[in-house]
Amino acid sequence: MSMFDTTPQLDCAGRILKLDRPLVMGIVNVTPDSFSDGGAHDKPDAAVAHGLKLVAEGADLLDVGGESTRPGAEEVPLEEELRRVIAVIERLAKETPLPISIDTSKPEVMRAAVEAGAGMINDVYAMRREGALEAAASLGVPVVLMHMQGQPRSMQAAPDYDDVVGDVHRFLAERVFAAEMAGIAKKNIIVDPGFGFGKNTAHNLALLAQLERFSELGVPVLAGLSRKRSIGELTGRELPRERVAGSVAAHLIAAQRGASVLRVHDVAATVDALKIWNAVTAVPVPRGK
Ligand SMILES: Nc1nc2ncc(COP(=O)(O)OP(=O)(O)O)nc2c(=O)[nH]1
Repeated sequence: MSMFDTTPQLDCAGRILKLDRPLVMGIVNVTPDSFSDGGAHDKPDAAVAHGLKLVAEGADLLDVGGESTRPGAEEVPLEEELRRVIAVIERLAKETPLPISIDTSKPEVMRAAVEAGAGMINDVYAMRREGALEAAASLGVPVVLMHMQGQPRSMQAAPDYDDVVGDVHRFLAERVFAAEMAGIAKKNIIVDPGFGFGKNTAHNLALLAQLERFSELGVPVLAGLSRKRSIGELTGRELPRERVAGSVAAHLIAAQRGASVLRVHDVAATVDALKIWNAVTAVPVPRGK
């Protein structure tokens, strides 16, 4: 980064992410039961191969997870989660220069993953588990703080808000404050409204429509709508793998409304869509036109 380059960036354990355009986070679920690709890459060789495929498709970073957080999911025991993800992170960290995020809420997994080569922590519980804030602060890597109402097991039973955007905004503001008080630098914090985590389609649409509100928190925003149930409801696509076009559309809207990171299964399609978006946004438009 030159002396005068003021572009914000994330230092992911030495692997730098420049926030000069929306970034594509490729999902590597090392799980037997993820909602859209469970079992497809749950063995280390398959997970590493999938991660490298997403790199080849143009991902800016990878998100490796060993515990499904789909509606109804049960918690995965610590030892099992470690068994699933650590070897995959070790191998991916050696085979790609891209930053690798660990999608976990357990502090022990955070520590082991960063030790193994991860350079970002993505926590769907926004560091609310015992020891998570302390672990993240000591590891010194960027963290994603995501909103969830309830627990994966029951969060979709009857999600309810007085004002979903205001409620999520307040929660994330509180978690950013808690993270800073724990010693996590604000430049290392990313927030995420948590599409589908205790939200119905109306809630998700309100959050997407007002996504710019979350940029008021002064940190990058991550959006993860990929192949989710709301995309299926709005498009009539029953099968998650058939929700690519809807997911790409939703993520383009998220980018348009300030998202800095898009968490996606379908990297190639998203990268292509963003190439169009980047090309158009680079065209100078005369003022007042
Ligand atoms: N920050 C963030 N992390 C997330 N992790 C998992 C999922 C769920 O999607 P997926 O990983 O595909 O499914 P599963 O949890 O079943 O593995 N969504 C998000 C999200 O929206 N934001």
